[in-house]
Amino acid sequence: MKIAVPKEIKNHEYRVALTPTGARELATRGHSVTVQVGAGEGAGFSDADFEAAGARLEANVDTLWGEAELILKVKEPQPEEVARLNRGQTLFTYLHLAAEEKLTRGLMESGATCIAYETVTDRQGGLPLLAPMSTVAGRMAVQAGAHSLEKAQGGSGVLLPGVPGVAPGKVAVIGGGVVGENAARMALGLGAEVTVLDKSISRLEVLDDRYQGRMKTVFSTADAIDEAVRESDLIVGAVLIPGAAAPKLITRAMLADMKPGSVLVDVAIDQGGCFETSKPTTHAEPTYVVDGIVHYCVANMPGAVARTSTQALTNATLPFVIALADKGWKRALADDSHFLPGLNVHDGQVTYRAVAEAFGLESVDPASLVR
Ligand SMILES: NC(=O)C1=CN([C@@H]2O[C@H](COP(=O)(O)OP(=O)(O)OC[C@H]3O[C@@H](n4cnc5c(N)ncnc54)[C@H](O)[C@@H]3O)[C@@H](O)[C@H]2O)C=CC1
Ligand SMILES: CC(=O)C(=O)O
Ligand SMILES: [Mg+2]
Repeated sequence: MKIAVPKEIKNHEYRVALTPTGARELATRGHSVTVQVGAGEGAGFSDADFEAAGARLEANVDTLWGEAELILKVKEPQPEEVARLNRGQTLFTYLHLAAEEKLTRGLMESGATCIAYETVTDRQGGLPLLAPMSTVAGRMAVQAGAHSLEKAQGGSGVLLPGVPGVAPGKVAVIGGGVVGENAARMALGLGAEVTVLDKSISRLEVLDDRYQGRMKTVFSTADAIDEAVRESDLIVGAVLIPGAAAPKLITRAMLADMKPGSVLVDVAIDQGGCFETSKPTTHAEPTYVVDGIVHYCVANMPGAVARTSTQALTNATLPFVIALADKGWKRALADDSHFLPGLNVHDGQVTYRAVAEAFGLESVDPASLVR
């Protein structure tokens, strides 16, 4: 199969969808891998590394996209990339469509087959292609939050670990999944006082057992969120309802109950965000202040640590990429009931129910397309 790996064009996105190691695995199976010149640079992979792995380099973006049967990306296609997509091509990348109606309609119009990393599932009920980036983003959330608490960023001037004689800061993490656990773990490591809220008791049990009471676990209710809002120096938003827009758990009115200069880090921003006042920001300008509360809402956090993230992403996606390349999208999805929910859009139709519901569109059962 003809596989193309474009250079990412989102603001400060330095990841690339495939490492040279991944390119070699595909090339040795007889696939043609074409990588855009310079695509790996931001992640520390040179053009020569890709060539040595058996990939071909292409400088012309029109040629790269035009000749591809399978396009591998990291971030959701930007408008100029949507315009390049055509019927008969398969796109495999993060899509986060429930937060992006224009993108959804653009992909429908392209006629292409669009498979999202973030809705592929596994036998344990997890999201194996979201998890590696959630691990990165969760770990970064506390770094970003601690920095945002500094006065120069508009923060309250609280040092999360405290110092001898001064109490540590309080961190609340809403959603105790992959992002949430990793954020909580980093906050614990810094010496902060940590509370995790989740709606899933079994998830809270896992955290309670794993951290032996070193973080508080609280069932997520409106009362519990009110308390977190009043008490916390830093709140990390880490909820997910797979494929759907994130629920708004903290309203603008609630900001008045927060301590001035406290920080909201909304990691769930790629699904629309879980705070009413969240709007996507970029690494170039990651924060803004609303009613005295600092907001950090970067939708591609792992892009900033592209070396680590690119390797972790390829490790997770490679088996699925190999299946797509070896079998074509239809048989690859038909053969794997956990890969099938990755299909979000095909030939003008939305095939993921939560995305269709978000925009009042009809959804088509993906199983009916691969029989
Ligand atoms: N901004 C960025 O750069 C990145 C963002 N993300 C996003 O972070 C979000 C979280 O991802 P994961 O941790 O992998 O998901 P996950 O599925 O592992 O965890 C989500 C957790 O939220 C909980 N939850 C759902 N509704 C809740 C509520 N009302 N209150 C409390 N908890 C609730 C679920 O029970 C689950 O434990 C997703 O939107 C994901 O796309 C992930 C990676 C990078
Ligand atoms: C998951 C996601 O949106 C990211 O890694 O950028
Ligand atoms: Mg996005």
